Parts: sequence; structure tokens; C-alpha cells
Amino acid sequence: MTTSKSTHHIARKIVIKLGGSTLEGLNPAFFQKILALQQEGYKVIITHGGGPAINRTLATNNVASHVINGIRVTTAEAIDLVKTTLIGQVNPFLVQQLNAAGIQAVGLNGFDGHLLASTFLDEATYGYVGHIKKVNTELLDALLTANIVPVIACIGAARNGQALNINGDTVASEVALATKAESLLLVTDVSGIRIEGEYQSEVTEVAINEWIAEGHIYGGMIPKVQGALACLAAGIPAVQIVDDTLDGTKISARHTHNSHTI
Ligand SMILES: Nc1ncnc2c1ncn2[C@@H]1O[C@H](COP(=O)(O)OP(=O)(O)O)[C@@H](O)[C@H]1O
Ligand SMILES: CC(=O)N[C@@H](CCC(=O)OP(=O)(O)O)C(=O)O
Repeated sequence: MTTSKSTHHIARKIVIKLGGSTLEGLNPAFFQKILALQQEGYKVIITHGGGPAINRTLATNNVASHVINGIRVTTAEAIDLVKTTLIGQVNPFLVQQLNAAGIQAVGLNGFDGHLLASTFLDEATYGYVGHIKKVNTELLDALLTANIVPVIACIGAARNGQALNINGDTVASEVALATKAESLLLVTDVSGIRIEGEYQSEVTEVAINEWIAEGHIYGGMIPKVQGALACLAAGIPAVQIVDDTLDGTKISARHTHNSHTI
């Protein structure tokens, strides 16, 4: 087939999500790993959060917020601050670092080319929080074909132009699903899932659900494992929660033999 070479090439996609907790001091080794992945033929898509930066902006503006299971309840007052922080500060800061490291990167958010067409997740509970309806994968593929790394801020766009706050882990898993990525890496400030002081090299869905119920997995780790499980269930072969040297926990598909690690 005449198109198989380029189709095959574009099929090797990897989505890397950078947690806000990592963004302010990324290890130089991280950029080298991205370059190495590109040299291996991977097309890299980066998504990012920015929780700590958002917390600072909200505090400076005396806007209170709280989080339910890792999802920030976002008021009308908060959404504008979330949007300007992610799109105006965090995203260009990351794009600049990637470009400086020799990785051609372009910053995007949900409004750009209808990248993340969204609706309210549950307005009564979460306020201005989005649920992604459609990812513009054509736009991402066009950038990837041109060897550009899309760097996506986790702001969704509602049809009426309203910005919606979306958890960074959710954006990463939705983008990985929509683009049929080969691999999803959720980069955070811990080297994977830690249970009673021990990092787990590989975990299963059954174990994850037990640990959430027991409170061993909580807060910001919850949207990560939920996004990871959704990706695995949809057939994305490799999902990992890692630190910025890409070392961490591999999440495995649902079959298990009642053990926490296999
Ligand atoms: N079982 C767990 N193992 C490791 N970290 C966990 C666990 N449960 C909850 N966490 C918390 O999740 C945090 C990572 O989530 P979060 O702060 O939202 O990071 P990010 O900004 O990278 O998305 C860790 O720093 C830790 O405090
Ligand atoms: C709806 C929701 O929870 N939005 C997140 C978006 C940023 C984020 O996810 O940042 P991290 O990757 O650092 O956790 C928030 O407001 O904090």
C-alpha cells in the first residue's frame, strides 16, 4: 500500500501528560528522553495540568476553591483565573522550555481549531468543569506529520464560547484514546503509585479499586488511575504513572489473581 509508510509512522503516537507539580523544575533528562523518543520514531503529544499555579492565582485573588476526588469545583469567578493561568502562563512556560531544548513545540488549548469540544460535566456539582465530546485529531495529526509537538493546556471549549476547566489527567487520557496512542505516560511528582510506603512497579485494576476504597489512593492520584484504566479498557497497550525521569508504575489490564502486584 502506498500510504502504509506514513500511516504506520503516524500510528506510533505517545501522549505524555505533565502534572503541574512537575512543571516548575523539570529534570533536563526529561527533555533528552523526549528527543530520544522522537528519534525512535514516536510522535509525541504533550498535555499538561497546572494545579499548583492555579492554586497560587486563586489565593492571590482571594478566590476559594475545593476539590472532589481530584476534580476542582470551579466557580464563575475561578474559571477566568484558571483559563488565564493555564493558557497565559503555564502553557507558554512549558512550550518555551521544549523549544529551548530543541523540541519543536506549539502551544494549544481546547479553543484552538476546536481541539477539545466540550460540555459541562455536571454543572450543579462541579460548576465550570468540562467533559470532552470530541478531540480534533486531524489538527493533531497535521502537527505531528510536520514533526511538531502539540502542547495542550487542559481548557475545554463549550459551543457558546465558554471556557471549561478539565482535569489534566482526563485531557491526557481522552487525547490518548482519540488519537489511538500506543502509550500514555502520566508524569507526576512521585515515582508511581505508592502503597504503605512502597512504590509498585505494576498494578491491576482490581488492586487499584481496592486501594481507592481503602484510601491508599486518594486526591490527585484518583483521576490518574481512572484515566489510565479507561485507556487500558479501550485498548491502549501501555499506560504508566511516572516521575520526570519516566520511571514509575505500569498499569495492567483487568484480569488479576487477587494480588496487588504481578
Ligand atoms: N497511592 C498513591 N501513590 C502516590 N501518590 C499518591 C497516592 N495517592 C495519592 N497520591 C497523591 O497524588 C499526588 C499526585 O497527584 P497531583 O498532585 O494531582 O499531581 P499532578 O499535579 O502531577 O497531577 C502525589 O503527590 C500524592 O500526594
Ligand atoms: C477540573 C480540574 O480539576 N482541573 C484542574 C486542572 C489543572 C490540573 O489538572 O493540574 P494537575 O495536572 O497539576 O493536577 C485544576 O483546576 O486543578
